[in-house]
Amino acid sequence: MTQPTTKICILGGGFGGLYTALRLSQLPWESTPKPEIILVDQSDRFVFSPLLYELLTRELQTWEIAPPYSELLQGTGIQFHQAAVSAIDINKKTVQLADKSELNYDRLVLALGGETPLDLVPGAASHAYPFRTITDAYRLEERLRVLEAANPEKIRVAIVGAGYSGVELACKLADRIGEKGRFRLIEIGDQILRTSPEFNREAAKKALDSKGVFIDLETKVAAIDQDSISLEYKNQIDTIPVDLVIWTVGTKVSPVVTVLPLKQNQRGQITTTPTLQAIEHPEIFALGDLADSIDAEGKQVPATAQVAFQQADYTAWNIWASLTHRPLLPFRYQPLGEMMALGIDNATLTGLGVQLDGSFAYVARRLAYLYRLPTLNHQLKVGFNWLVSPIIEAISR
Ligand SMILES: Cc1cc2nc3c(=O)[nH]c(=O)nc-3n(C[C@H](O)[C@H](O)[C@H](O)COP(=O)(O)OP(=O)(O)OC[C@H]3O[C@@H](n4cnc5c(N)ncnc54)[C@H](O)[C@@H]3O)c2cc1C
Ligand SMILES: NC(=O)c1ccc[n+]([C@@H]2O[C@H](COP(=O)([O-])OP(=O)(O)OC[C@H]3O[C@@H](n4cnc5c(N)ncnc54)[C@H](OP(=O)(O)O)[C@@H]3O)[C@@H](O)[C@H]2O)c1
Ligand SMILES: C/C(=C\Cc1cc(O)c2ccccc2c1O)CCC[C@H](C)CCC[C@H](C)CCCC(C)C
Repeated sequence: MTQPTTKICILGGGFGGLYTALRLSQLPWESTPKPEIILVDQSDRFVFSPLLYELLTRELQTWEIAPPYSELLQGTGIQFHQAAVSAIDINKKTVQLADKSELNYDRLVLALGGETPLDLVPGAASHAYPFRTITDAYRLEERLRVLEAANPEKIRVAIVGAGYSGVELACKLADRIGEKGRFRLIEIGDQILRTSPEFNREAAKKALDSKGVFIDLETKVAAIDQDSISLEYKNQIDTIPVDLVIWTVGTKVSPVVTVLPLKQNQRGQITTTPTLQAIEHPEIFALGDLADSIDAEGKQVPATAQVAFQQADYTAWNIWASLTHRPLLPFRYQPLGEMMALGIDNATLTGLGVQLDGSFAYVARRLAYLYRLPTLNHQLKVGFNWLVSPIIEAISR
């Protein structure tokens, strides 16, 4: 009698899920029948979020930073199912999708990432713009076009959160809008980029200052309205007029994950073993923003693309090992450093003993991300375009 094919179901096609699927498809399956690999995502395209800002400045195009799964998975044998995950039954080992279909699995990978919480202050859900997905970027682009077309004396932009996203957005938008913009970066803490290396923080401060971005430290957003934002500073509330509020604060786990009967932390992230398995459910792997993971040394790892990207290799390997009766490997995180865009010709980079800013960092960041794009085919297409398009633009000018 023939054995039924083993099914690996990967939920979420971001840094954790897509890169796990691609690595899994490349592993040697000679001694065991190749399993069915099914990747599920609500969107038709992967988003390389570190380069999402470049859509707003038109430095990059959608096809470059958000290639469709159909293109990325061609020839890999991975099946793609576009649908939102609506429920998971870990006892029956089934996944319900919003299109009413159901998948069963032998191994499950939870990689649904996080969502931007817009329920932290009154008015944010109705009036603030999040910045995480392609849809968010398009909505923001549309709002910017309306504001630019209205041609007011000044376009007043408030960006909530002076973490990485807030600072990068402020720099890119200041370069896009230029003299016409008035920017406020609102931060609850007493400094910007609290977790950054000193070099990157100082480079960011210099860039923000040169672009005239006003920074409100120790300031809490009390409420957001259609055309104003109320800020609390030293127990005093000040309401100021604004044309656009962008919300970059926080990451929450989707309810489809928080309702699961799996060990979770207070924020609803799934607690994993160092081998990236859910506690008491070795058939379930969790990685990326929805996982509360420790590495081989027992150290907590941050919720970043860099981590999810590295976890994907281990998840793929450990699934393969669990199906081929080999020992599983604990996740060994290698923090390589961090990079930040600081405008359309500026960036900062600290990593592997190197500190760079200005246009060198800009080029290094671009090259480092080119190398991290999924699939060699996509890297080649994008790399070729980056070489050729400046030449075409110069000729057509
Ligand atoms: C603007 C921005 C810039 C960033 N820049 C950097 C950076 O430079 N460096 C860095 O290290 N980190 C960066 N990050 C953080 C990084 O994006 C995340 O840590 C990383 O994407 C997490 O990977 P993940 O696989 O957990 O989730 P994601 O990459 O977010 O993937 C989750 C996937 O799940 C899908 N999904 C979600 N819910 C459902 C559902 N119910 N059904 C079906 N599919 C679903 C989504 O469509 C998505 O494709 C940035 C984040 C943002 C927002
Ligand atoms: N270039 C990069 O490497 C890059 C780019 C983007 C994102 N990321 C990663 O993605 C994750 C999310 O980063 P993020 O920058 O999008 O978001 P974030 O880390 O949540 O940063 C938000 C910032 O807002 C502050 N804040 C919190 N509550 C606030 C409030 N009510 N009002 C005003 N400010 C408030 C936070 O201060 P506290 O820190 O004091 O809470 C923090 O400085 C992080 O893990 C980050 O490393 C990395
Ligand atoms: C800091 C570096 C990598 C960490 C890293 C950061 C991210 O934001 C990621 C996001 C998504 C996936 C992965 C990552 C991630 O791994 C890069 C370090 C680079 C080195 C310092 C060396 C840079 C060398 C340049 C490519 C050379 C360019 C020279 C140019 C002519 C100036």
